[in-house]
Amino acid sequence: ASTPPPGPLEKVFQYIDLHQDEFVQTLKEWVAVESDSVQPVPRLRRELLRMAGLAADRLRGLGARVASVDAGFQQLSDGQTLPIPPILLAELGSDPKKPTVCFYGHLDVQPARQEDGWLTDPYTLTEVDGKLYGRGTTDNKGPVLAWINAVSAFKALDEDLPVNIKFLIEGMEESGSLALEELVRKEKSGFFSSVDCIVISDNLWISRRKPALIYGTRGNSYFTVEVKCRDQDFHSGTFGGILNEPMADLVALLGSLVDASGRILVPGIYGHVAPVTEEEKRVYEAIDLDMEEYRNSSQVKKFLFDTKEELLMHLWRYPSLSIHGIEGAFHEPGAKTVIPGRVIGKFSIRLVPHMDMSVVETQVKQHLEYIFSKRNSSNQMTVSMALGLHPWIANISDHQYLAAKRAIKTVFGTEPDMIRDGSTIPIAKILQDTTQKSVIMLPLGAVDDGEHSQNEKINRWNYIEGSKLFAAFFLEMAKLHSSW
Ligand SMILES: NCCCC(=O)N[C@@H](Cc1c[nH]cn1)C(=O)O
Ligand SMILES: [Zn+2]
Ligand SMILES: [Zn+2]
Repeated sequence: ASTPPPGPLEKVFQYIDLHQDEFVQTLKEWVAVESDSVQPVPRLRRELLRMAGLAADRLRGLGARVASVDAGFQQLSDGQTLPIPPILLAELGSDPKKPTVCFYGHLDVQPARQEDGWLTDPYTLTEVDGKLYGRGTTDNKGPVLAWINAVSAFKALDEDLPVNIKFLIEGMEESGSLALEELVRKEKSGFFSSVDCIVISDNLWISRRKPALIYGTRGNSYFTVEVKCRDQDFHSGTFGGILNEPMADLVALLGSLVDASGRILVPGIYGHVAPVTEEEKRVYEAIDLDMEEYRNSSQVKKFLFDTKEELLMHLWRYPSLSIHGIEGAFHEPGAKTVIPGRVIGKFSIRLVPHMDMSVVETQVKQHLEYIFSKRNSSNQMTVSMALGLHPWIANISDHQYLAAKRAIKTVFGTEPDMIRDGSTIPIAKILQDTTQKSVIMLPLGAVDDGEHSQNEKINRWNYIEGSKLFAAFFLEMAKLHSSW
């Protein structure tokens, strides 16, 4: 890392270095809260509410005005209801001469149990060789705290904050950000009206050491295809051979979707995908990706593509189709001789810019109906699009990208990789479209952090240098603002 030029940033960086153990301690306290939003049980909901309270207290401690907005209840399919944790809207400063930067983050985590293969207790932050292991360390408690650390350094040093800061913090991201879209709509001309840009730090670099900026994410259209003969299973000795088996129909349907080279077989699906430009090719060539390291760390014998450019384009700027599972299938160990009476296949298509979700829906339905009709099956088939999430793309000439590049240069002494994320952060597109404010994704975590996986971690280095990065970003935003 390079040294900052003398001035407020130098002091802020020193403060962050000197207080890093306290910052790690706070992360430890936050990780200790089992704020799992995925398992819908009262005990975990109470933990989520406690987590929101801890974060609100911390923000108030910075001097922020915090509104803890009631988000109502989640209705479960069994008739039960559970509270949705409040959404925090916090504000620090309202100087009209300064830009206003809004940080979005989430406090909820994916489920984690030590017996799933964690080497340490997932809810006890454990440091090994500079790696801070624990559920939520990188997704997303660490980055939320890094932003808070940056603000707290300015505050502790009595340095003027170069920007007005807003926080939008939720607790249901891992469960589809319930109630958030509605709040964003409601606050368009309230909380968001003075915001200049929104920063999301909920993804990873593509390298262990080289920082990155993210300018696009794919969307997702998630399908279910049900094949039904009857509601009960059959004995295959009694019925095998005399009926169309739902599972055989479903396997044929799922098998018709994508070929062995990864190409989606739904007619017309690539019709709207933008062709690759020469400029875009250069962007991909410039990315620093060690293919061998990436392959080894992913524990995959061979990827479908041999060059870095092809691999990254198929992850980020082309659609992909994944088959996720089959509900109703006999999947337990053993040799039960059942014929499932009704099965539901689940697959999704990652969407890229210019693909039209309703066109994709029609193409998929028509394709599956055609394949099914050719089988002359007496079963019933029903296809539904369960989820439709739009892709997001940023305008990289927006101010905040320049500010972030300069901040990265100051902290890490390098230009960032300009990358996309093949997965989906639905709130990015919603925030951009609803508030009409620019969104930037400024990740802190390394490629091997293992979000959603066993042994999730954030490196101490990423957490601490990331806190500095946010501080430097504030300053660069302020500098640019004076020339807007
Ligand atoms: N790096 C950020 C990952 C966030 C994430 O995992 N998002 C989900 C959202 C989603 C898409 N379809 C259903 N949920 C993802 O799978 O991309
Ligand atoms: Zn996340
Ligand atoms: Zn996540």
